[in-house]
Amino acid sequence: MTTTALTHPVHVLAAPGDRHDEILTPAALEFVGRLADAFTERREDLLRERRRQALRLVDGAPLEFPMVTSAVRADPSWRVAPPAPGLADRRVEITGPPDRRMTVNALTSGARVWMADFEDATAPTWSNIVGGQLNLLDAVERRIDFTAENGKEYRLPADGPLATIMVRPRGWHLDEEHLSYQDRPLPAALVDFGLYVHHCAQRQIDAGAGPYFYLPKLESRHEARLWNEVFVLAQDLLGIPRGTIRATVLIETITAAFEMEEILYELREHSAGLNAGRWDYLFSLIKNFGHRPDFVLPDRAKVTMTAPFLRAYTELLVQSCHRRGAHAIGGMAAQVPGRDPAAREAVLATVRLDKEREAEDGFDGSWVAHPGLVPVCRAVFDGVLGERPHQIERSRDDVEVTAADLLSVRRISGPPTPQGLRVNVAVALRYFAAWLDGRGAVALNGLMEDAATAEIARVQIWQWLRHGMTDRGTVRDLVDEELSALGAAYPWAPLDEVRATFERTALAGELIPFFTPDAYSRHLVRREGQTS
Ligand SMILES: CC(=O)SCCNC(=O)CCNC(=O)[C@H](O)C(C)(C)COP(=O)(O)OP(=O)(O)OC[C@H]1O[C@@H](n2cnc3c(N)ncnc32)[C@H](O)[C@@H]1OP(=O)(O)O
Ligand SMILES: O=CC(=O)O
Ligand SMILES: [Mg+2]
Repeated sequence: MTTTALTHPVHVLAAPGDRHDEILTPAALEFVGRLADAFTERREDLLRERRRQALRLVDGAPLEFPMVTSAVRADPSWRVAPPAPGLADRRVEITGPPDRRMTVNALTSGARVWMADFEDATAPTWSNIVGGQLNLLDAVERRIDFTAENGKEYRLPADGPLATIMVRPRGWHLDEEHLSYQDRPLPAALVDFGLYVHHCAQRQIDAGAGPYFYLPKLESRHEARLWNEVFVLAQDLLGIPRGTIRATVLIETITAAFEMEEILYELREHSAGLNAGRWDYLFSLIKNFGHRPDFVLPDRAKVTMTAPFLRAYTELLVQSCHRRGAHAIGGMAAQVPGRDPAAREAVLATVRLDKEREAEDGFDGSWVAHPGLVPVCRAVFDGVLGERPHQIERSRDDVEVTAADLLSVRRISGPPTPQGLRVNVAVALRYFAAWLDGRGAVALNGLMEDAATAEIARVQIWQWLRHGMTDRGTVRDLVDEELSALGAAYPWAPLDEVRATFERTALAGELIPFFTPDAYSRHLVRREGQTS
């Protein structure tokens, strides 16, 4: 155990790893300790408020656009800050975990932005977290390189444009158990944000763009306000001008969808718009309304972005952003290209349709999960934007979205099929196995699966059980079959831990809010060997 000798001592509860000392410097730990000192209590309060809000919904309270902030929505005079350097043109954004290979591939993919992800696409092992920070530092210094086992060399070109980096720290719900302050684990969000900004902010300012962030899984404007205060303190501590940090908030919870303009307002000098995080949004909807029979969703494959309640959400997002001078960024089509040429064409056609709808609806750019999808997304947005960097000027005054529209799920509901159930069981189990092995994003049957899509799989199973659309015996039989197939294909898979995670998160009577904190503290931290 090492301890900094500074005023906000943070303890590192892990053995030193290769080059970890470059990230876990006394000054960086002191910086993160200051953030923890200032904001841990507020974060706890907000997590308690999340639980209270969830209970209110279970008790049947209606979800409405808040009355108390109607003046913010009605006031036409305020706008967010104009786009920061490197963030005006965001027609294609690639996402992925900041591992070494993907960092180089993403930065050179031709996308305008790379969202370096510590949340949905990263299993938060200590080596992934510190390694990810190292990779970002090396990337910002343009010295990152990597040699693959097959001898392929990865490095950045000496000059020329690269994607602008936006870092997505973990959400407010997660702890980082390898760092403690005053005998408590640090909020993981502050660790990821703090380490990055401490090491890279000035370097990025010198290079002309950054530091920028994506903020995941916010549930209310109050959580956006907390982030804004984190930014203000961080900028003051670093001695950089207010408004240098920018952040795009993912609207990926049902409660945040009712506060889009308020979230832009809270962050306005630091805002870089909103993103439609469609997978977590679906997860959030099922999680919050899973107890209601009128919210039962059919097989995941049947819930597409053309469903009326999802269209209401994306249209409202574009309208809210453009009204306030902010970028609206589209979501992730889950298909990944694969190697078979015919399948590849089908994937490209599906992704093209998805991006066309977004570009025509007014989005200013969108996400892809794979470099092979950059050209199709770019072509679609080129077609709509031409030489313009964005289409923020396109106000969507024609859009009228009510609370009922956002919640009109029953219009696509229908019973799950046996195949849909099997797919969800297989995805959840296979994803848990990969995650416990340190991989937060995987391709399964041609689809990108990450923490958000795995959450959908397990809460759908929970929901279908709850409403008698399947039974425990059937699910347990499928689990046995899928686990034995998993064990045969991947002898390393920790089957007992995978089964336990599934049992606790999909089969328990009470639905736990996220699978990640539970699986992290019960399994992931132990597998890595935390020291004390
Ligand atoms: C719901 C949400 O939150 S979406 C956002 C979070 N999720 C993500 O970001 C997932 C991002 N995507 C990925 O992680 C990957 O595409 C996966 C895991 C799904 C598939 O990856 P792979 O199995 O490596 O795919 P594949 O073999 O086709 O990759 C081909 C090449 O593209 C690279 N590549 C694939 N995806 C990415 C990416 N997102 N960023 C950078 N490079 C990538 C691979 O590293 C590989 O490089 P190489 O040829 O130099 O070896
Ligand atoms: O983070 C994105 C999502 O769709 O979830
Ligand atoms: Mg998400």
